[in-house]
Amino acid sequence: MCGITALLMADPNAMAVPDLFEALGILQHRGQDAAGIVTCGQRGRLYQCKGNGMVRDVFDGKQLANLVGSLGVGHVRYPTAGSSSMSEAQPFYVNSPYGLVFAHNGNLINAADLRHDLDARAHRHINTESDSELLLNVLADNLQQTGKFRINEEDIFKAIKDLYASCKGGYACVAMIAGFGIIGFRDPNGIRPIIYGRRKSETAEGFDYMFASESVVLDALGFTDHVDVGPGEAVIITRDSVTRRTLVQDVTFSPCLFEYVYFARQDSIIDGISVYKSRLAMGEALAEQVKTFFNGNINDIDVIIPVPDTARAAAIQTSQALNIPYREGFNKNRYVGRTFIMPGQQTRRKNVRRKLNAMALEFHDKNVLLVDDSIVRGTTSKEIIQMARDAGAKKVYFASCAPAIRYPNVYGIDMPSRFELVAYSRSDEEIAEEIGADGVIYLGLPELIHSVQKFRPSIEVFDTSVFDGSYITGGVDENYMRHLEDLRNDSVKSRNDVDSSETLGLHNHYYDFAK
Ligand SMILES: O=P(O)(O)OC[C@H]1O[C@H](OP(=O)(O)OP(=O)(O)O)[C@H](O)[C@@H]1O
Ligand SMILES: NC(=O)CC[C@H](N)C(=O)O
Ligand SMILES: [Mg+2]
Repeated sequence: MCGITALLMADPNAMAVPDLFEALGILQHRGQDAAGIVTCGQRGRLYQCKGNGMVRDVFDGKQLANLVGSLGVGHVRYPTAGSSSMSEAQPFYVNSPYGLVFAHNGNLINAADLRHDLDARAHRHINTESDSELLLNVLADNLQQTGKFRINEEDIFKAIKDLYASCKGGYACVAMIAGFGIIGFRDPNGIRPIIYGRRKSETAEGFDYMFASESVVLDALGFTDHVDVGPGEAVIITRDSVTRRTLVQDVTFSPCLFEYVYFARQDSIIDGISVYKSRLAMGEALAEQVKTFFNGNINDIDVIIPVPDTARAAAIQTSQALNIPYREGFNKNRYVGRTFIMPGQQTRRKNVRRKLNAMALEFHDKNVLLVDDSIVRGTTSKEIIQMARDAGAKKVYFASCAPAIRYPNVYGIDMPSRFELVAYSRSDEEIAEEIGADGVIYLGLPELIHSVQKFRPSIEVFDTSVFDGSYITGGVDENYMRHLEDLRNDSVKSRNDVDSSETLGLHNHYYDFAK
């Protein structure tokens, strides 16, 4: 689940990079593996800095100062295709046509076909295993078809419409055309989020415009008048105009439910729904599920303890609804990032221990109900249940604000293999046994959907594929799942990640100063 952003400032002499850098820091929770910024300066010259690591590690003051220009694109990466290699850090660039820069959140399900077509028909060279590089080249090829010396908005809309017809999967994208402007677009089902806003320029007439994965970025940087890019919609922003167009009709809007459960920051509003409010609602609904589990006899629970960080809002609400005390039993080391989006099971497991520490004071001799937003591989739950027991808990129940996850994600969350999911082919009782809990309680899917949808009933469908195996784009059958499992299971990924050789691309400021 990567983070994307793009900025165009009204003043051609302004520097876009401070805000882009800030934006990436705010989007860090969406990707910790790599970060990058490309800016566009005078005469359409592009400047790049990207590399592996957290935002604070990839850029320093000198590198930022070199990224000149009043428009640019930024990305934080959590890989779901290819490897974690530096060569797949984004944004990507192709020089032809027009000088295109591109950043993508999501994942394609027909990458193999696109790769073949780009090679055999379009004769475009693809240099990595990244699906984002494919998307960029499809866009480039479509723009090339115009055969024009200079393009206009109509040409770009046509190119993106054609891209919609050929690219299947989840994708929210930002692009920049050198010397022209910035573009944001969202897949026809609107699975991945993207929003934009404007801010009065401090140094020129008119407005600065910014796209971002989440509204919290726009809030923090003073952009107002937020507009979610719609499903199948493209928005083109130049110094002269903002042009929007919905390019695909009659498809089902189906935003990802897991954004609300885990991915997005709680202070974001996605597609008009406050993530925070939806998490409170999940916690309240979970309380009902807990009552059912205990047949109304909840006296067995002494205390409710959240699994930091994401589950906190929900757990507070569960505690209030059940009238059982809420306590912070796990202390979190704020310098360790999100463990779920770290690569490799060993790393994830080790980091749960590094990150969370159980305080005996809250566990000793108590029956505890731990509340988390989700149980995916069971890495977190297994470790912390053991920690709770080591800290003296008598009984440990584990409740999840999301239903059991039994199917892979193919739209931009790195859970490609069913066999890595703790709930795969296990009953609730077997899951409890596997993670070492005295009982496991899941929120039901209808209740989860309701907790989000009630804030915007006009959204009729959500992408719930990880819970029910229903894939809105089609094209995800048993064969595809097997193919994905072979391609991206944990052991294959750890072999691929050994290679982190340099990318062939723009002059990269990362190397100038990092070596
Ligand atoms: O079952 P698992 O495979 O462990 O995945 C689920 C856990 O991972 C996430 O936490 P993470 O530590 O990544 O982030 P957070 O601090 O935002 O909760 C999520 O909030 C769950 O706690
Ligand atoms: N999580 C994402 O959005 C990943 C984007 C893209 N598929 C990549 O692997 O770089
Ligand atoms: Mg968590």
